[in-house]
Amino acid sequence: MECSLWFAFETIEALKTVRASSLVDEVQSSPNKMAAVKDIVTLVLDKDHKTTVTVHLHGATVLAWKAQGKEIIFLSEGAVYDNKKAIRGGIPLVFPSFGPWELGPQHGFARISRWKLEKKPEKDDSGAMTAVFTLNDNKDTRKMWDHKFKLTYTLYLTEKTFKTTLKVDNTGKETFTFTTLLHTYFRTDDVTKATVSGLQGLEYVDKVHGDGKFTEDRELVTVAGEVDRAYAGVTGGGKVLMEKANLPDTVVWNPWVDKAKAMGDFRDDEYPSMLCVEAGHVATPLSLGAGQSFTGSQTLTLMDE
Ligand SMILES: O=P(O)(O)OC[C@H]1O[C@H](O)[C@H](O)[C@@H](O)[C@@H]1O
Repeated sequence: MECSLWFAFETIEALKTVRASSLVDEVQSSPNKMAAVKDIVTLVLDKDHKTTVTVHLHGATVLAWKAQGKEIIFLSEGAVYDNKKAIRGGIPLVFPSFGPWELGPQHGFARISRWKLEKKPEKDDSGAMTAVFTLNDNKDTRKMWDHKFKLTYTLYLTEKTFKTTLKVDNTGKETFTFTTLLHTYFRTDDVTKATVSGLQGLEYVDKVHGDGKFTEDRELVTVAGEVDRAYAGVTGGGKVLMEKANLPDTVVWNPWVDKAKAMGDFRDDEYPSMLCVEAGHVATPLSLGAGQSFTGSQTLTLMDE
C-alpha cells in the first residue's frame, strides 16, 4: 500500500537557517553536549558533504538529514545523549508499542536500545547510499516483552530522497502483536505557517481533547496551539513529500508552550521550530505469527520550490 502526504515549510527561509557545520563536526567540537563520535554513523552521498544522514546507534535514531545542504530534520538543542533517554528530535523509532505502555516505557524500547550497524554505509547499484541497522531481542527487551524478534532498519539516501524501511521479523515460536511508528521531527522556521495536506476527511483521535474522535475537514492542516492527533488510514497527497508503505496512520504533534516548558530535553523556545509528522501503524495493532515478517517504510522527498 502506497500513500502520500505533503508537508510544507512556510518559506524556504526555514531551510536556509542550516547549521553551517555538519553534526559530526559539532560532536567533535563539543563532546560533552553532543553524542560521542563512536556512537555516530554518517551516510555521505556527495563529496561536498551536502547530502548526508547522521544516525546515532542509540535507538538507530536519525539525527539529521541534509539534502543539498538543507537541514530538513529538527533536533532539539536540549536533547540528551546519555545512551539511556530517547533522543529528542530526529526520527526515533517506536516499537513495540506507541504511546503509554503498561509493559515498559512510553513508545516502547526500540528508541532506547543500542542497535548494531549491520552494514556500513555504501553505495548500492542504483547510486543510493545505504546502511543497515539491526536490533534483536535480548535480556532487557525480553524482561519487558517476552518475544523473539529481529528489527532491520534500512536507510537509502539519494540526492533528494531519504527512505527508511523498518522490517519486523518474528523469530520466535509464538504470535506477537505490536504497533510501530517513525517519529519524524521536521524543522520549521515558524510552525504556525507550516501546513500538512493529505489528511482531509480522515477520522482522528485527539489526545489534547480527551482522546475524542473527530473528522478532519481542512485541506491544509495548520498548527496554532498544542496538537496531538492520530489520523487513521492516510491515503491522500509542499516542500517535503512523505510517501508511505504499510504505515497507514499519521500522528501530528507539537507540544506548544506549556508542554515545551515541562520537557527537560527540549528548550522552552523551540516549539515554533518543529512539527512531528509521524508515519505509523498505531490505530490497530499488527499481529505476526512465528516466522512471519512485516515491512513498513517512508520515503521523504525534498521538492523543488
Ligand atoms: O515525549 P515522548 O515520549 O518522546 O513523546 C512525544 C510525543 O509522541 C507522540 O507524538 C505522541 O502522540 C505524543 O502524545 C507524545 O507527547
